[in-house]
Amino acid sequence: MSELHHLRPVRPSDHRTAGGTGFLGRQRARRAQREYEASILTFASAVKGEFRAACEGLHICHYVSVAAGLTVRTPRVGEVRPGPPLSFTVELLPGQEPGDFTAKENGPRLAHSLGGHGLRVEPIAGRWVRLVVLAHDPLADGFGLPSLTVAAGAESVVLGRTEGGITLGHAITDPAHLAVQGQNGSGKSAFCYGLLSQLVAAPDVLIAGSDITGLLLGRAFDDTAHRPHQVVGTSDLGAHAVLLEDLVAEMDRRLEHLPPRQDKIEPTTATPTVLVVLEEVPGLLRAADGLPKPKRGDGIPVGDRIRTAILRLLSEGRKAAFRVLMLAQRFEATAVGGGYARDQFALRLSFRVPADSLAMLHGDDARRLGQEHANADPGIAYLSGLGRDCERIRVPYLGDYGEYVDRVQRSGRRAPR
Ligand SMILES: Nc1ncnc2c1ncn2[C@@H]1O[C@H](COP(=O)(O)OP(=O)(O)OP(=O)(O)O)[C@@H](O)[C@H]1O
Repeated sequence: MSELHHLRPVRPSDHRTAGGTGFLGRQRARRAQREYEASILTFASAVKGEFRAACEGLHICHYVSVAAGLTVRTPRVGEVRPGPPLSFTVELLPGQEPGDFTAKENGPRLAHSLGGHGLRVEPIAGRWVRLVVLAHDPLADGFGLPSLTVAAGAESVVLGRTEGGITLGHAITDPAHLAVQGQNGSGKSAFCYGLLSQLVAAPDVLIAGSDITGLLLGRAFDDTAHRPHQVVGTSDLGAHAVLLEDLVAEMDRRLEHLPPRQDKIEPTTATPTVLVVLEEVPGLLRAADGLPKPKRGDGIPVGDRIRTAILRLLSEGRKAAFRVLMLAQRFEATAVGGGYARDQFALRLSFRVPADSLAMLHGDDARRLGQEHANADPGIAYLSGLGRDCERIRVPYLGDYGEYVDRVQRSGRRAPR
């Protein structure tokens, strides 16, 4: 790695000895130019060597049996641009895809071999791609969320930005429930502030839900059309159960009255997409389970009522235009209403969590990403869903809590009088 760093060519104009006028000056400039061109060739050949060795190590190669034994074929490197950032074109081997260079841990490993932090793959044409070796973590810099609102649930809200610089969007009408986990201070609330602030004005979206912290929902939504459908705090846990049961009743009513020849509700202002936000579900369930149990025949315990309602919203809500956004520090099955409930989330986001929590929500393949992610900065998350492999993103940051309240108050849809 350091080898490549030392070989990186220096342009003559950057070179102090290249200046000067007159005959000797011109001679010096010519020699500097020749040395520069030679150093590019040396550097390019070193890059090719390192890349070939790294591809062999990572098995991004073909093993070909020839008379003399086994030989290794690695993707051919074309033009090398010293950069920064260092980039080079590569011809894919038969059967290879551009994504093979970044699949599993290949991206960072290839980049580390070439003295960088990350790798971006840009398809060029035919079998050729350009590999860009990023010198620093592309997600290290945060990005702000402008004061944006969508005019309808079918419009995409900004979820985050990938290492390749792609901004990912998601329409709340897409049939996916969202799971968000992360330790204290990892940025999950800030992410939800950004998400909800983008949805508050849409006439065909209703933000309902339960929040024992009273920060995400509740006061911030005072005087908006959403507030009557939200329950906050821990003083009346029964009210959380009642709200969720009311939402289930509305879901059942919608499913019962589905128009003929239609298998799902098309959201309108009269039947909006209901985003059921469930903040800190494990805490809600723990508190509800701590209540005195009703006597036999005297009703169902509050915790069980909440679990049943959540499970029904998760399993049957999609067709009735209900979407669940559930937040928890970790998505342990027992803490979020069971493994079946957890399986219902098509879109999953993990802010900083221990490796086992990452694997719990994103599957065992994500375990190898766990060690590094266990120390992730606030706002950096792994995302699975949207038809993409589990990938690292940075979510936008709207600012402090006061800014969230201001945006909801400014743009939040008002109830018709
Ligand atoms: N996307 C981001 N970009 C930059 N900084 C962020 C981002 N998200 C959060 N932060 C910083 O991290 C701090 C903690 O974030 P946040 O309150 O959202 O964490 P949390 O996971 O919800 O924690 P808790 O469970 O304690 O509520 C924020 O006050 C902010 O300073």
